[in-house]
Amino acid sequence: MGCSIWRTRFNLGLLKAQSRVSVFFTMIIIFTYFFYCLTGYCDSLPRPLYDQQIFTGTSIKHDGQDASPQHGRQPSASADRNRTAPGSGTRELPDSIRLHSILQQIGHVQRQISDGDREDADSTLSVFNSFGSKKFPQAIIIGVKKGGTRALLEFLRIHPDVRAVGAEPHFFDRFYDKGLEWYRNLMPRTLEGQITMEKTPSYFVTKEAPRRVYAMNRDTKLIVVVRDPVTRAVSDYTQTLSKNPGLPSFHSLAFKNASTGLVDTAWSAVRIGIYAKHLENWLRYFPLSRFLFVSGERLVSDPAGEMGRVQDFLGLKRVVTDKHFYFNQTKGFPCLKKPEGSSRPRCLGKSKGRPHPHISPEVLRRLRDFYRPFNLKFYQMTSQDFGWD
Ligand SMILES: Nc1ncnc2c1ncn2[C@@H]1O[C@H](COP(=O)(O)OS(=O)(=O)O)[C@@H](OP(=O)(O)O)[C@H]1O
Repeated sequence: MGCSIWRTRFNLGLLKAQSRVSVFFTMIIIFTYFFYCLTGYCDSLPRPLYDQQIFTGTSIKHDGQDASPQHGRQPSASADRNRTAPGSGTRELPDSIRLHSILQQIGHVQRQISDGDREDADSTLSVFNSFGSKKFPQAIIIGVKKGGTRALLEFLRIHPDVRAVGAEPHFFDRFYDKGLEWYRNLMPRTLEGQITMEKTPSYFVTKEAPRRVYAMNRDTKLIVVVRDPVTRAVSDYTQTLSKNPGLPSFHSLAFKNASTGLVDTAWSAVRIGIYAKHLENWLRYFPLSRFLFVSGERLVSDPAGEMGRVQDFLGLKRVVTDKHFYFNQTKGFPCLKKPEGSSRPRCLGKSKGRPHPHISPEVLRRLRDFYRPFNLKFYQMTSQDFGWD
């Protein structure tokens, strides 16, 4: 009897000692792990896109509003490593900064999700999503500036089989020297059967863009959203004016000489609207069947109809239909009932669909006369009448 009491006490004592030892060892393992993390040996998280951009000296903003790299700066060898192997170059960052940055990213994403800011959150979240792979875009919205390209991309993003990069990459015009892997790394991950897309409206008027896109993939589908070149020019001018209120008047920029009424084609707001000329450049590399021309006007008056054509062209099931849109009277534009990643209705931002300054009817008439032959040529080339005349 006495013996068994002593044996029980001895066993209990042994158990307590064992649990203390295991707690002690667990603590040692945890501290060792943290110590190794802080000294940089447990790099398993991929580097956020945000950091990659900082460390390659690139900042990308939406709608091409000055997506400027450090001009003239050659990409460094370490930047090259970042490009080709996401997550493999993380050791170049001091760990405290990386940890801080990851925590910032998580906080940022949480804020974006709670604000319903899907566009930014989407590109950041893709960093944490390790499913699928990053592919070159199979379809690109190449133009035109102020045509309605943002609206089209946002409407397409509702489709479950479309994954698009929110910011304008400007790869084929500004950042081509960064290399194709840099470009591919900007893309969101896609699963089998999903299409990768991007939009950069300046590609349409960039001389080198057709050759470069062709070199990436000759089967790339090209979407051009076109809008009456006169209203497009006014829209373009409105955007520049909003950034630079001291800008000269529209008519002084549009004409070389006010009395002769000679249109100044050197002004980009005018030049972009000569669609036939820019299209000729693209047709040297791509057959017409590779293009879809979307009417910027119909994208506003009948978004579902235009989206039907776009989905057919992309070989997608017609998922985006009229039940996704409602007309917002205050904004004066169609808006989305349920944008992807949000349960709230959403219109495009303030810089889309803003009021234009008054331009005299005489100035508009002269511009309309100027564009007429180019428009007719464009209708012939595309076999589509956009009804601008
Ligand atoms: N649904 C909807 N909501 C708001 N705006 C819409 C929409 N659909 C087309 N648009 C027209 O898009 C014009 C801006 O074109 P982009 O997005 O191509 O501009 S940009 O080149 O990316 O800056 C923008 O031009 P402005 O009206 O001059 O602001 C709009 O007319």
